[in-house]
Amino acid sequence: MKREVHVVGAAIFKDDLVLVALRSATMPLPLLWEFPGGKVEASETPQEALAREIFEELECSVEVGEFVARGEHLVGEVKVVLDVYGCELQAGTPHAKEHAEIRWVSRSALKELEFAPADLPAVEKLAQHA
Ligand SMILES: Nc1nc2c([nH]c(=O)n2[C@H]2C[C@H](O)[C@@H](COP(=O)(O)OP(=O)(O)OP(=O)(O)O)O2)c(=O)[nH]1
Repeated sequence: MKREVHVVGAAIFKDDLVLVALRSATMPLPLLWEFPGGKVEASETPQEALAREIFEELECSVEVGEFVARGEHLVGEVKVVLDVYGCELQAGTPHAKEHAEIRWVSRSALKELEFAPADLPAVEKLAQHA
């Protein structure tokens, strides 16, 4: 059976903008845009994992809010199941520690970026409310 990993991503909102991140050239799925986040560890809720990953990757704190959408994609032999949640910044300013770039974009501009395939349901959902 294929291995499955549960990944969480953050759509961080500021006014009418959403924060998106470009995966670096050395990460799997290089140079594709994504919602920053990472894998849920066995002892964590999705919300705990997301707050931890955002602190590790962007050096800021977020409050995790509503579920946005689920997307799935096979990355090599691993099935990635990605759940995206809306988030609000609580403290600090996001800085790209691991990503090639981070960018605040309007919801309507999301579709102009090339996202990782598992992110597309969340992109569609967010763009509908542009
Ligand atoms: N974080 C994140 N990962 C995504 C997204 N879309 C997508 O297909 N992925 C894939 C890429 C990876 O195969 C997997 C999670 O990767 P990751 O490298 O961000 O997770 P992590 O920080 O927990 O990884 P690790 O360094 O502990 O191995 O999910 C997304 O929007 N955000």
